[in-house]
Amino acid sequence: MKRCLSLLEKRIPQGWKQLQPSKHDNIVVAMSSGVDSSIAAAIYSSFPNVRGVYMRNWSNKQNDTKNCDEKDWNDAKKVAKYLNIPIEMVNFEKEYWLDVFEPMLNNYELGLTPNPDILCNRYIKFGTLKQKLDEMYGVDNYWLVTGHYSRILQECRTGQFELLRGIDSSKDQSYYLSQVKPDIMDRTILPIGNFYKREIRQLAKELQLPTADKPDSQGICFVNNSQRGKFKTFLKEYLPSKPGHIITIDPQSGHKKVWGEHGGLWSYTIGQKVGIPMPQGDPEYRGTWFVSDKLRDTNEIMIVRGRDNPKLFRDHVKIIDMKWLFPEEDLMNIEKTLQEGIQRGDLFLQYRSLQEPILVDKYELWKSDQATNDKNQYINQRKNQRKNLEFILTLSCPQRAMAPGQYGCLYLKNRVIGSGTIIL
Ligand SMILES: Nc1ncnc2c1ncn2[C@@H]1O[C@H](COP(=O)(O)OP(=O)(O)OP(=O)(O)O)[C@@H](O)[C@H]1O
Repeated sequence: MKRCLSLLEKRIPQGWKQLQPSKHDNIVVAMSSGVDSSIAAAIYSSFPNVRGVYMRNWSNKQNDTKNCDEKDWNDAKKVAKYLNIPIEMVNFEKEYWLDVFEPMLNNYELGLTPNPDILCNRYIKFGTLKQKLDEMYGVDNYWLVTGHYSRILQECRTGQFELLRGIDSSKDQSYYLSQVKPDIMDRTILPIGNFYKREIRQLAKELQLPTADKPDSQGICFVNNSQRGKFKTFLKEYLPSKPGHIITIDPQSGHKKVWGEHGGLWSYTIGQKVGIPMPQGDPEYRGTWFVSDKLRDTNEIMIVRGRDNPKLFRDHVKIIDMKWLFPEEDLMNIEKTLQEGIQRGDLFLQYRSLQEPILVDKYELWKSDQATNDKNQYINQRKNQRKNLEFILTLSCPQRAMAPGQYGCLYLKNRVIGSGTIIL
């Protein structure tokens, strides 16, 4: 694995540094049993004070005597044994339920589109786990290593740690990490972001790791493989049915027409094709219909005709509750960073993982919660505040089916600067 470390070293771009542990440092590898975190563990397995940690975030014993993650835990133990490193399980089911699962359910109920993977990284992997490790080893007395396809590197010029995309753009997970707290950055190592997935698979085969051929897990970590593609059925077990109307509103007359029923605002996603019969003989209604809006006040879902209906597209987006990956900075500095990014043409937005980044043309502070219309006065009010900055971004290209509740993540080129919640 020395080969891996030296290859990693060669791939660090000029002007950047990847800090590495000294020989006797404490190193904790978050091992999910997947091939990526197995290789991350293999890379550091020759260090004397390395150990694996497996998080049990979810169990499902209702119909079964075994936990649904039993196989993953056994695989993680097999890999640790093979690499000759200790491993332990930590149980974060309660924390996961409270910080990730319940907020997700609440948001779905409100008709929003939440992202539990982002919450899991913020509150569990780099929240509860970090707290536990702080208690075990002492703050800053250990390195946390994960198998994410992303990089945390130190910029030589500024000495700051930055979250960067992984080099394999088809696997990049930086979007999912965009809400982690900046204080994790200087002690976290993401070695896998310096490799391509095919290289990781190849390495796992060469090393004959027990999980070399294990298929990649996808998406939400608590929905197990047998439930993939049936997420709505899964949600139904936890969310009350709240039937409402599926409607059209005539843009000219404003006349509302009811076409069917939905089981709750959460049961459809913005942009999704609706499976209700529309009168195909009538030229006004012939064709395929898609969800364009969820009306929370009236519990109605609005539909429009055609996948490319202009009502499904937006060239601007409103973002609130930004979490920045900047060190302590005030609004002026944030504004300066955004402005310079726009001038250079390298400020991008993503509202989904693995999406083609969208060039941002313009930003505007959104002055919803203060009396003044004077921008300078507003800036003075907000000076030294980093929280709750709200703004509207104008995008270079209209986007289809952006949905409230999604996270909007801002990048300067390939560096994450923060993310917030889209409210449209
Ligand atoms: N249950 C878990 N226990 C410990 N670490 C985990 C767990 N789930 C995820 N992680 C850590 O977070 C990283 C990214 O999570 P993700 O869900 O993408 O991983 P995965 O696809 O399950 O497995 P892998 O990335 O190891 O192939 C993992 O590489 C691992 O370091």
